[in-house]
Amino acid sequence: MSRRSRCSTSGSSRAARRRRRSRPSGEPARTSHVPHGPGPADGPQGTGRFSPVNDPRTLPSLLTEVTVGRLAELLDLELRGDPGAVVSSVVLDDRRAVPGDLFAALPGARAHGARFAPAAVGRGARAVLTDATGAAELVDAGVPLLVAANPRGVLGRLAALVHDEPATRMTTFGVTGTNGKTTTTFLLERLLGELGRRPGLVGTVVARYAGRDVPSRLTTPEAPELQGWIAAMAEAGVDALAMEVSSHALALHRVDGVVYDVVGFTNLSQDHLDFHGTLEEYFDVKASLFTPGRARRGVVVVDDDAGRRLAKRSEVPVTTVTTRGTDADWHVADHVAGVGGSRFTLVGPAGERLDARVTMPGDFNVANAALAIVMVVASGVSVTDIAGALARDGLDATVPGRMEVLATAPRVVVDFAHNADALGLALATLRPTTPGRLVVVFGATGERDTGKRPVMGAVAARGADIVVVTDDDPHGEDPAPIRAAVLAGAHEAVLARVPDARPAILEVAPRAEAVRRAVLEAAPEDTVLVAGRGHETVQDVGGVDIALDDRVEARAALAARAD
Ligand SMILES: CC(=O)N[C@H]1[C@@H](OP(=O)(O)OP(=O)(O)OC[C@H]2O[C@@H](n3ccc(=O)[nH]c3=O)[C@H](O)[C@@H]2O)O[C@H](CO)[C@@H](O)[C@@H]1O[C@H](C)C(=O)N[C@@H](C)C(=O)N[C@H](CCC(=O)O)C(=O)O
Ligand SMILES: Nc1ncnc2c1ncn2[C@@H]1O[C@H](COP(=O)(O)OP(=O)(O)OP(=O)(O)O)[C@@H](O)[C@H]1O
Repeated sequence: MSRRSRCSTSGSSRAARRRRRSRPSGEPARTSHVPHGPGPADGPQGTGRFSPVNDPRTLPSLLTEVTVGRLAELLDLELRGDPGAVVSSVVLDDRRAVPGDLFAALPGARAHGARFAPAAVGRGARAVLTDATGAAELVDAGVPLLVAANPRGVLGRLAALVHDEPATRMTTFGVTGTNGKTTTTFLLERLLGELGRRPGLVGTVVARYAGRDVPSRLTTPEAPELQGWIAAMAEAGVDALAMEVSSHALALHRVDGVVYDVVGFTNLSQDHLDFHGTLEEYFDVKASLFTPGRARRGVVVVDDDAGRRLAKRSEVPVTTVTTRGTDADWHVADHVAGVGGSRFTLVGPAGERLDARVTMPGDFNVANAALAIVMVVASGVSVTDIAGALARDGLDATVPGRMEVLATAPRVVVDFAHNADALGLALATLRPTTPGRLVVVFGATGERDTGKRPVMGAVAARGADIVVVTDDDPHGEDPAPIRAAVLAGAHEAVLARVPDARPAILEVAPRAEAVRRAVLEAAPEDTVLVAGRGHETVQDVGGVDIALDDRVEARAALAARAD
């Protein structure tokens, strides 16, 4: 069956337009079609765990094929072997390889992927992309080799070519920043849906489109998985993609195969310095999204210094937004905050006024909502249409584990704040509506940015009445020293404060016990904020996945209170 006959709107002018856009000059040659494709390699690429929902073979066939000779020509790669070998999908992990794949054997932090190439070939991979080191190991691989000095650097473009550049068939929105990416993409998805578009979503919590909903492993998937998702979305008629673009993704070339129609920036604060080294390098990586190779235009929240700097240095046209004052193209006016969210008016450069309501509490969610709205404006949708969508509750979205209120007396809130900035803002949001004590339960992640641990402790001590320090994902680290670093920051902050404003600081582990005690011991007028893990359902302790969902633990404790 041909690609044409499988298009949902086969024969329509819209489908024809999509096909035309998807075939730029220099596109890969197609040969005959077979009913195989990666589908979105959704789920845990790299873990080897399959289930009916994430096995690529259960998802729509993508029906694209290309010869390795054509890929070598388009990407200027050295080819060793038969140029006529045909591939129809790309895979990074041998355990997920299926017949027709091109296996990308990348040098990694822990291993060289070439080690796994024979297994991938055994599973049906028809070609391998690798570097010179990998090629030296794979002289007898039995399949053609595409050799690049930096195979990761060509993987995004290669995966896009294999899938027929699916991102060109929809309007693409990419959101970056330290905090607020997930929330902003959920709001974009909601608003686009209300505008009559068929949106797809890719991010930390979930990848979903057209009724499919698959939990994510990474914020931004690796390029083969991402392109598989986008191709499956295009096939299903998705016409607008809202996705998160992490700094890891930019540094590791995961999104190289996409030029976004509109990119958005939320904010920047300390996180991921284990990977980026310094805040400046972290900023530089985020800023690289605002260049012509990656985006056509940008929208930047200029509430923080990083946003103001980015707006100046962006290499693509930028629209600015602020929730603080009026010094931006769009600003937030008449902001009224309540327990159930906020109402506000967005005022545009020509005096346009958009009345909006966001149901998630917190001033930061007004910033996220404003960013989402202006990104849609920047994509070319008329202000009148957006006003209509907003009037129909266009931003009535909830995000799992983001300021999720589980109970009201005591109020128990689960939030994903896992860096100092987000933790401070979450506490500040809850304080004015807490008649009793504000209790926070949180920890810091192992094997990640160690510098943020004492800072998080200090922020908690300044913002809460009771600080319960526990574990997050220790990964391979001993959790006790992680807690000690957080506690040290908390105690240091207390020492710097007036004595009568001293919070109680406790250390409770494991995490389930910390959540249980905090909820059981809270008075009805107290608020318990369980921060850091949001929607997550497994905790990585020494490489072992332990079932742990803050919402489940908190609900169990609430039920125990009721008994
Ligand atoms: C730091 C980082 O991002 N590392 C990524 C990197 O891993 P690596 O270099 O260590 O790979 P490796 O384990 O040495 O393996 C080398 C190669 O062999 C392959 N392999 C490996 C084992 C095997 O059995 N078979 C096999 O084929 C691997 O797929 C890989 O291509 O390449 C792997 C795939 O090639 C990624 O899965 C991996 O992401 C890991 C899982 C990760 O946790 N990344 C996090 C930090 C991340 O990307 N986070 C961001 C930001 C989130 C946020 O903002 O909070 C995100 O976008 O999610
Ligand atoms: N605009 C914002 N500014 C500051 N903090 C925010 C903002 N939006 C959300 N937060 C806080 O950050 C937490 C994470 O929000 P969200 O998941 O939307 O961000 P993210 O950028 O996707 O995070 P991650 O990259 O870790 O997945 C929320 O639970 C909330 O506490």
